Amino acid sequence: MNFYTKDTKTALESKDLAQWIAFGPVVFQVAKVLRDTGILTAVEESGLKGLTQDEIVEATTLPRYGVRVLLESGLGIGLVILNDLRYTLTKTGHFILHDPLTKVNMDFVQDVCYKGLYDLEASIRNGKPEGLKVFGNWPTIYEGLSQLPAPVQKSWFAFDHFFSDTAFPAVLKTVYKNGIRNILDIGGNTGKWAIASTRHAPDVHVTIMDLPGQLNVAKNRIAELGLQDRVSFHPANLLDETQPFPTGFDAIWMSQFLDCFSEDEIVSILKRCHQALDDNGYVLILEAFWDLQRFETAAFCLQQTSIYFTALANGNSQMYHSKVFTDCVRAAGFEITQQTDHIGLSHTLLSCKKKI
Ligand SMILES: C[S@@+](CC[C@H](N)C(=O)[O-])C[C@H]1O[C@@H](n2cnc3c(N)ncnc32)[C@H](O)[C@@H]1O
Repeated sequence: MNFYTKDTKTALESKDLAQWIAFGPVVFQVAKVLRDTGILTAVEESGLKGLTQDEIVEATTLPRYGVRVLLESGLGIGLVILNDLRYTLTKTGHFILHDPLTKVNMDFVQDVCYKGLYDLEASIRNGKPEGLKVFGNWPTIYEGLSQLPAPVQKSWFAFDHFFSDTAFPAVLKTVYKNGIRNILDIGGNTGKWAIASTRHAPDVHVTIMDLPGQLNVAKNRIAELGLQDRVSFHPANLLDETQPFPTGFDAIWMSQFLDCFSEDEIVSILKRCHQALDDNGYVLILEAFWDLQRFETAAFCLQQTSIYFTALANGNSQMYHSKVFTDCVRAAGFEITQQTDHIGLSHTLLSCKKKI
């Protein structure tokens, strides 16, 4: 990756970008309202013929003033174009409407992050997720995850699952090829990895370790699917070093989990994994690292996601640079025996064994 070594923009382009940043929240809200009020859909459905402003007012039953300011803003943003007084949709408008990545990112930023981001500077100064108070008084968002308002939860899970859903099928074979049958899934969330694992091989047993509130969600899902014999549960707060760590596993699996912690916390969790495993045990880590992306836009998405961790999630974690992260893995007494990049949309699989 060599995205960030040169300032390639002209002065004019740079000043242009500076205005996009200055009006960033306005651009975001307009695009979202154009999407959610059906204006973009109405324009899209008119095809190449396009719609006049009056026809859009009629199609959406929105006030004329509102439609006018949104459309004029949408012209500047590049979501629509105007010819002979008729609006048609641009390619960017199409992606705002239909691109699944754009949709999960936009909904996550609006529903989970938007209000709390106002407290970003305080979060940075205090090392605490000061924006989280818009939802409740938990030390981290994870304690409150199962109590968040339904639309917020929906966008949070859609965002989380979007990335792991594309990665899980790609790694199942690799994970279970070395005779791993009894696996501990730390941060197992709604049980998606456990369910995929039981479907992958009939003799795999998964124990999900997560916060008690989150485990209840997973338990219900596993019961609905009749998988109680294949999946066990171990409630624990991994931030509490005194809570007992279960033992007897062939491997410990952590997907999109360690990014929820600071470097010191990652080392502490991995040291406890080290103690819990015997010498042949594996630690398997699925993470997205911003420096290992093929596309600059993917790196951009991960870098901006870090700010959710700062202002909303816990105030001290992020989507890591791979060097920072792998230093933590080594500091905990592991060596990385295999690293596979470009899994699914953005992930890397690290296979780790105890350093002898
Ligand atoms: C981003 S989700 C990862 C979900 C899943 N592994 C995946 O790949 O989609 C992080 C998970 O870690 C759990 N978690 C966060 N902090 C925790 C803690 N202190 N102790 C135990 N689990 C925690 C959350 O409840 C959540 O289920």
